[in-house]
Amino acid sequence: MTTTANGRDCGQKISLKKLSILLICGVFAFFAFSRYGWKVQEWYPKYRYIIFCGEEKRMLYPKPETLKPPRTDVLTITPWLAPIVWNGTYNIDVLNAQFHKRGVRVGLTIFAIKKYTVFVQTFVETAEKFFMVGHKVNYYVFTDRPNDIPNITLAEGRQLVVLIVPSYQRWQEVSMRRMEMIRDFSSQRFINEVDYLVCVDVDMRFSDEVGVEILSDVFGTLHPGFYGAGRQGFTYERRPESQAFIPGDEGDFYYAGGYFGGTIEEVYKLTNFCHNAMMTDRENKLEAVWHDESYLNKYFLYHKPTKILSVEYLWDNGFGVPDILKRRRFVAVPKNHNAIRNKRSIRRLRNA
Ligand SMILES: CC(=O)N[C@H]1[C@@H](OP(=O)(O)OP(=O)(O)OC[C@H]2O[C@@H](n3ccc(=O)[nH]c3=O)[C@H](O)[C@@H]2O)O[C@H](CO)[C@H](O)[C@@H]1O
Ligand SMILES: [Mn+2]
Repeated sequence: MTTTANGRDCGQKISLKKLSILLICGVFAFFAFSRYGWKVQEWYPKYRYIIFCGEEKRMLYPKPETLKPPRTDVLTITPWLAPIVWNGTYNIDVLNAQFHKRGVRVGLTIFAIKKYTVFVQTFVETAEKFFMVGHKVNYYVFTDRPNDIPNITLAEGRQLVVLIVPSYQRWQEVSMRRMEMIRDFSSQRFINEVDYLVCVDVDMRFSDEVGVEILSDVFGTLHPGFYGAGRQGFTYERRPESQAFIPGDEGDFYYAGGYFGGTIEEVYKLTNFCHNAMMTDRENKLEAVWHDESYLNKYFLYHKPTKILSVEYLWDNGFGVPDILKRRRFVAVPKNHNAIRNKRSIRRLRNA
């Protein structure tokens, strides 16, 4: 402490001044954070616990209006009361708060067998921008070519796990065997590492946000080619001998094979059913018309999904952009089917 010639205590005076500035700043910060804290949390999710000291504070958002449904142009709930997720039907801040509190961990499975490894880079890079940002994510990349999986820098709390698996000759079999492999890894590994699984095609890119609004016990996705079709238009398996058979007067929606998920337990049940049904058909020399997709549709008919993702979550620009489609979150990467799926046809293309 310093003392001047006239005996005044300068040190104390300065620290008092500092103290009052600090106090004013503190009061200001307190009001700012209690007013805008949730926004700050959204901008900088990793500082959330510092801002709130681990506790949740007030959250302000528009009141849901009983007499003003946010969407009237599309079905937003099924007859068994499962939500159908469309833009405008949910508040992501409210959902994020719930899922952050649970510290939810999400596994995203993709298969990159043979030439499909070319899709991994774009898939993961766009997922880093749009998929479950701010949450814990494990990418599970099933491949027969581990050396072809690129090294991609991931955000904090996210990791990429390469799982080496066998490849099959026919592309249909590669697609179908995903059920068996997801089933086996669910009970052996995923159950210990993540809370939910999201199982998608790899020949895709994220182009808008996909967050925790998709998560539920077991969810499926409307196929972009059939969301407006009638039962007769659905390409379900129609041969009664097949395990995937769906009669003409049954069926709710046509679900896409390339996007389903849920808790590990539910994904285990789904993939186990589909794989067993495929194996039974194989014994009878049958394979359903749209492979894994047909068995998935059969499963969802008798085990209704607890949530359904709208076509925003699985789109193909080949279908244009209808009015109901406010966001295209996950879109197909155009591919030359013959060239990428089949060795022989590549040779044929080259020779042509
Ligand atoms: C978006 C969507 O709903 N896609 C479904 C659709 O066909 P797609 O035409 O989208 O099938 P596809 O060629 O993308 O194959 C399905 C997936 O299997 C994997 N793969 C396939 C072949 C290969 O050589 N290597 C490889 O890794 C890859 O992850 C690919 O994304 O119908 C298929 C069954 O007919 C599956 O149900 C797909 O999920
Ligand atoms: Mn695909």
